[in-house]
Amino acid sequence: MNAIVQCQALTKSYGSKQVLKQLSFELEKGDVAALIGPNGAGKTTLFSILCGYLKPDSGSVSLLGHRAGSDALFGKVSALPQDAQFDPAFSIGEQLDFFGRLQGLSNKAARAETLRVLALVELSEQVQHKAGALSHGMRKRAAIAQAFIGQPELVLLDEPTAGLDPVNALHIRQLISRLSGDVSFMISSHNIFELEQLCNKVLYLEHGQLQTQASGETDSQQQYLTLQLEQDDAAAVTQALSQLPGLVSINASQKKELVLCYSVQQNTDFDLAVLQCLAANGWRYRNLTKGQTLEQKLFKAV
Ligand SMILES: Nc1ncnc2c1ncn2[C@@H]1O[C@H](COP(=O)(O)OP(=O)(O)OP(=O)(O)O)[C@@H](O)[C@H]1O
Repeated sequence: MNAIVQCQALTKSYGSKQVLKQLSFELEKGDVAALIGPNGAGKTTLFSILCGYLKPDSGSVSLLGHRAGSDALFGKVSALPQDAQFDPAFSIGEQLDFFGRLQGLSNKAARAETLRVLALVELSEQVQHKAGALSHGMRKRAAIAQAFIGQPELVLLDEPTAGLDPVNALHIRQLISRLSGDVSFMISSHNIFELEQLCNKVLYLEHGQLQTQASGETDSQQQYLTLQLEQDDAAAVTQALSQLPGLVSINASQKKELVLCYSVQQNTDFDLAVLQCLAANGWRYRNLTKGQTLEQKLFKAV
């Protein structure tokens, strides 16, 4: 086991309000983990604890084998806070140089590092610009660049693409995906589509508790099919498909969409049997795909 983050029975309250309740989870080296949950669920609080900005009331948290906030993590763990800001008085380049020097780099090495990370987020030409001269999206990308200074082993990104247009959001996703072999990530976002594409692990936080720790891996004996129907005949289709050998469960995830779970052991040709059943009854379908979406996993309880 190569744990990069270990949280054990973490609790945190603000006054009488308990925000994190006995949170336990682990992330392994190479994980790209999604932290997801409704507004006020406690995501930023958890990020702040992992970064060492806040102390938990009880429980333990270790990153790369060290206590959160410990000096040993300096340069190894970096974070993009939700409300990252730049000083309007200095250029982006000067501020990134400063972060490089804080990590012990010489002036020259810090400048080289600034240019490297700005190139990663396609902001090389803005090195001399002050924050006020950058668009919101550019400022966000510059803040993401800051999180990549040095050689962090774990990067915590709170809402990395919030406020970015689709093209810039795509660039950031591609960047994370490109770096994810060497760097582990924990990403908080409300964009489920984005997380589904990027992440191999999901931490779903609700009312300060971890509801599920879903991962890309599923029970290898059980598979999912998502069936989108042409017409609203889900009730009749459900009844007919319920008779198929190997079916474990069938749920309507939307009006014309069914998610079927089946046992591969019991019926290796289950998808074929579904198609035959639809054809025999004259039911038309728009799409039949293997697997289920993250949204279905988290919110439709199939
Ligand atoms: N400094 C604070 N003092 C008092 N209460 C706080 C403080 N920070 C956060 N809270 C409360 O703790 C709860 C969790 O807040 P947190 O910001 O961690 O949630 P979140 O999941 O990040 O929300 P969002 O998705 O809206 O960013 C909320 O009810 C919030 O009002």
